[in-house]
Amino acid sequence: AWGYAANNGPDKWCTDFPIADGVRQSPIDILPGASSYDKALKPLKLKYDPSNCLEILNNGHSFQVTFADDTDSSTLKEGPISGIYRLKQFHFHWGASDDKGSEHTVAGTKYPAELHLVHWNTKYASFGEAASMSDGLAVVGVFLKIGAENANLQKVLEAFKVIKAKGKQTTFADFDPSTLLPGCLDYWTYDGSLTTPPLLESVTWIVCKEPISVSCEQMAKFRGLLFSAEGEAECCMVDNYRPPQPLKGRSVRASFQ
Ligand SMILES: NS(=O)(=O)c1ccc(B(O)O)cc1
Ligand SMILES: [Zn+2]
Repeated sequence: AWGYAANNGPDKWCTDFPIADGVRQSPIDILPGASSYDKALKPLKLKYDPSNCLEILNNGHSFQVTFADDTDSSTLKEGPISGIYRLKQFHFHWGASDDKGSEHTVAGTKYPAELHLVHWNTKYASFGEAASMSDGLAVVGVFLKIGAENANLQKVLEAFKVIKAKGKQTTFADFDPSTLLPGCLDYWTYDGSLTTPPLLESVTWIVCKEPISVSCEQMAKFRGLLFSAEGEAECCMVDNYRPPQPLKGRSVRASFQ
């Protein structure tokens, strides 16, 4: 199965998922100087209901907080998208050290981690159906940079002790993901893909310019999670990021000047 090790990592994914070499793959290196300001881009309209929060799980390649998506109570609207997209889950990618970990990079700069808030277009019947459509998904990416402890991450970090190993999950209630958004919601946007297999080219990427903070002690807790299941040789969950992919002629738009 795919992973992030030398034998099953990003350079090997094309064997089982040939779209890995496709025309709209993610992540990318964002070049602010080459992105074009588009005054038609609207501010992001994010509305999340903490009561939709269901559980937190270690799926063996990240940890993820999943949401009830049977109503329009946690949604993304406006921004670069049309219609209503429902929040399905959020998760992170991070490095073994503070000098790497994000998937998107900004003029070559890597951040220690990146948050992804995954939404699906309600013009389709489900996440699964939407994930196969070119306008099916919208993922909001937020960079994490080393600084002050982020109190809004504490509840997530506290759950790590019960989801340390692959396959572990636990109930997780009343969490408001908007507490993880930066104050300024300026963003870059481009047409891309899932950054892990199946690498489907169905994502409108919305990458926030402003990072949120995370302390180095908090990053150490991310790195205490395991790729491995209970009873297997322990393998720290680190460097679960795909490197930037070729732009292949795509343009990146900015919502700000
Ligand atoms: N890393 S990502 O946000 O592009 C992403 C989101 C969802 C899935 B998935 O549901 O398989 C895979 C990757
Ligand atoms: Zn992701």
